[in-house]
Amino acid sequence: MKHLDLGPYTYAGGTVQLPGSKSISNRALLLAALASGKTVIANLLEADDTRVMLDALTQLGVHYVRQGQDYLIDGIGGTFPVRKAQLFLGNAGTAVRLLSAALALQAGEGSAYQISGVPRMHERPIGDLVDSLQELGASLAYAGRAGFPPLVIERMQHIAPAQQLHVRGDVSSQFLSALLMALPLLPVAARRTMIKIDGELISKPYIDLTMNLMARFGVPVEREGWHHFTLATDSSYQAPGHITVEGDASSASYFLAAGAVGKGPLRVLGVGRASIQGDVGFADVLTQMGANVTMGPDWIEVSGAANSQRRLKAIDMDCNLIPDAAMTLAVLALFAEGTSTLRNIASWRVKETDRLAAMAAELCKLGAMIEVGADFLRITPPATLSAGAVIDTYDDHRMAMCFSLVSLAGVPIRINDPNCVAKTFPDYFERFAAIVR
Ligand SMILES: O=C(O)C1=C[C@@H](OP(=O)(O)O)[C@@H](O)[C@H](O)C1
Ligand SMILES: C=C(OP(=O)(O)O)C(=O)O
Repeated sequence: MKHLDLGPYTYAGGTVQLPGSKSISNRALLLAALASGKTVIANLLEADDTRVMLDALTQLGVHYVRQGQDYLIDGIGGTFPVRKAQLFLGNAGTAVRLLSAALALQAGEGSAYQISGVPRMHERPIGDLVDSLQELGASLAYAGRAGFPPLVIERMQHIAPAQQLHVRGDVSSQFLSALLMALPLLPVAARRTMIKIDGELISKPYIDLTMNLMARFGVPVEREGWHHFTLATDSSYQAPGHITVEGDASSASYFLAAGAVGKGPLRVLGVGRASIQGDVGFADVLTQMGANVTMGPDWIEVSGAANSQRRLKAIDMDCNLIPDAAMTLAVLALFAEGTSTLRNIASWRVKETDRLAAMAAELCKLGAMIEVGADFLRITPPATLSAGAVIDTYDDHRMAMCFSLVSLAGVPIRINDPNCVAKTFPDYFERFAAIVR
């Protein structure tokens, strides 16, 4: 499909069962593959990002079977059976970062793995992770530009003498997640258990997510503030038996936002107060903006602000803890009274596209006044949104999903290349169509 025309709509409401969390799905898949024993994973996300992870694990010799809606993964207990593989990982940051570290810290000889992705993946940094792994003695080489995929990785033959292990945390938290998840693969005698973070750690809730999943697979990690992390000395991954993946909290943000601007009530099922994902924090921001939000352990319900025009309040906030859901806030700012500022989002520059530039360009098409800086975005909505804007999506699923919300301002909008939502939410637009009118 070349483009999709949406709206004009004035109402959104109903109930949405969320697809599984991308971040939990890819962590659970990798840990289940590395563990001793079998793991049943329920509600695994079925989308491009998880498909590339599953395909890569299959290429590496991991077996799984479908049991109805569940996946039964047969863990390999530490070392992948296949020694040579070319792994294409699309634009899945989690798959590229987590698998690179897991492959680099396997012991043995005669192996060669290549990791590559779509052209944009080859512009997304990985140098800080490679530096840390190389300091440990791992063998990784850049097949293209230094600091970026594609990578050529061999298994480790010598572990470098003990020294403080450290990693930078200010470009992507996925580097620390990858290192933490791979370290238990080192032989116990040479195990490094302490990691120090250089610089400010961004996207912190994703580290809590990593620690939560590792603990469930038998490897607890402790942290002192956000600068020192310590792994249990001699633990190894053990299959927990059964894991149910929560609904995706970032995917929830589009529907919750729709409830806030489209009257509601709109209820999402699959995430709530008990969620381990940072992006549930988006619901609190909706409250600050004047929407009515209620929450149960695994559901969230939103309806519009009580004032007659359902106008939201503008916000000025540090969005570092919710980098993905913050994109939804950028579009919601069009529905607010006054100027909103989203701060501390420099990581947007190195994601599926340069999201600061893309967001600024597309919001301008709607008549908004935009100021964009190295790490912030300031949005002043126009009195009336331009009707019939044609939105480019830059092969970024979140650009497509966020801008669908504009149709709820009572103006029609065209979304170019809507199929990019396949990265994390293949049937997003069918689900969106079912809640709006
Ligand atoms: O670890 C994860 O699952 C993720 C971490 C975040 O990335 P950064 O740490 O690069 O901000 C987030 O944006 C991404 O969608 C998923
Ligand atoms: C940044 C994202 O993805 P990833 O880094 O996992 O490719 C995202 O889903 O918004």
